[in-house]
Amino acid sequence: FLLSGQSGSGKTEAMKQIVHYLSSIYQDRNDNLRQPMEVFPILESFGNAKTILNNNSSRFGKYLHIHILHGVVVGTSLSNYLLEKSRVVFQANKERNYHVFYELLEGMNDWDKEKLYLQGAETYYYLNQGGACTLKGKQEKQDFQLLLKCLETIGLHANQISNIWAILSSILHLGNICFSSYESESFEVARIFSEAEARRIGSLLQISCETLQTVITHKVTVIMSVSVFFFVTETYSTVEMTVHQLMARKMNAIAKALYSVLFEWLLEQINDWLSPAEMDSTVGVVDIYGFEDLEVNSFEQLCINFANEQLQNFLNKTLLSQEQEEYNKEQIPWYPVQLKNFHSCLELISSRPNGILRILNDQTCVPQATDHTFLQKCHYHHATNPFYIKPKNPIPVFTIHHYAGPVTYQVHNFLNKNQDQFRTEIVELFTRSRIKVNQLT
Ligand SMILES: Nc1ncnc2c1ncn2[C@@H]1O[C@H](COP(=O)(O)OP(=O)(O)OP(=O)(O)O)[C@@H](O)[C@H]1O
Repeated sequence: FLLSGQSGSGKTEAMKQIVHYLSSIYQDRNDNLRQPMEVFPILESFGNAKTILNNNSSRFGKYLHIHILHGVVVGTSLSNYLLEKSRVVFQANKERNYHVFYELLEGMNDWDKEKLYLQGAETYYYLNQGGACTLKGKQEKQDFQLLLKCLETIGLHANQISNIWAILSSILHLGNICFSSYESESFEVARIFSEAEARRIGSLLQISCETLQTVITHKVTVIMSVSVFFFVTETYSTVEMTVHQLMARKMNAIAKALYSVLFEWLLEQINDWLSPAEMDSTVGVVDIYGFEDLEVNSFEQLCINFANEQLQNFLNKTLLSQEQEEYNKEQIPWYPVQLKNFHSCLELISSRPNGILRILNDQTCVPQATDHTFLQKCHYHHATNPFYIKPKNPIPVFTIHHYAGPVTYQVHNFLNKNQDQFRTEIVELFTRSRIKVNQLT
């Protein structure tokens, strides 16, 4: 099954119905069948968020495998694609971060919250950028209790669950770290202003607070196999970046990496619990986040719409082109359906060497490149492409004619979002943590 459609059109709800139907008709024959419905609340808490188009929008792609043995459903497993990591650190107006943060803050008792140094959602930069901390009709407390129950159902121990909350809490504290700067040898040098936050993160993640501060405020260069720490100064910044912006970028990179590693780990636990030992065939259900055309479209929307374009192309090929070929071969009377050439739009976005995403990757590696130079290159290579529109005025946007209609993308922050850098010194810092983020033991 391939579920396709605009964001909010009902794909995830349809997927649940398909899974519910297939699992329930075999329930009588297999008492031990572990139901995927029991893990959906975990996926929704950690992978769904309020967007402009949908209060419960999936921000990752799911490929659910329903496994069958001798004609009977014996279990399921999940593959995950494209978690929208940027949402952990940035939300557009009227949008929210992942549900789990708000559920945790509303649902956890005061005593446990105090141990995690937690306060109300409005106090966290990573939660209130969209100005929509409360979501009408959402029962955060009940949803938190349900989430807890589901985490226990898949076999997580109390200390593993506590570590999950510690990681989520440390992400929130990371977003609230403030910086100051001072001048040293005519360079502007960064320093962490809110040391209390850094100490809390150190204690929650069981890492040294001093090392954390050094890693954030320094750049490491390896010289003759030795790591040398330099202060982050403006000389290291790419064009248009201040020391403060560079610091924020480092914090964001850590927060995004922590969340995505946690998400991957949770999926592994879910799969360990759901997957059967034996199977002979599989039914696949693909549910990715739907096509988006928002007031402001950015890098995330380009990735989402590209994925949808690929799926639509696959659908057209298998459902229409191949069927038509077969009808022709068998000489069955048939009124040919004219298909739009989706392939050219895909080429515009991803072909080598000058597809838009290829240009973006190249530019991301060039130290002096900016969003502006990226846009100029796109205009240069594609201005005459019928699927691409260069704006008449010199504004930082380009438009793509997708299968579902034209979408205009603002290039602000494209390079930054694409970079998603995770430096080795940060990896090393977390390998020294007593909480193994990828094992949560
Ligand atoms: N069959 C249905 N019955 C009742 N409500 C539905 C049904 N399908 C969709 N809805 C309503 O529409 C909302 C959006 O549906 P859903 O989350 O499935 O959309 P989606 O296509 O998966 O969106 P996205 O691409 O943003 O993840 C649901 O939260 C629900 O309120």
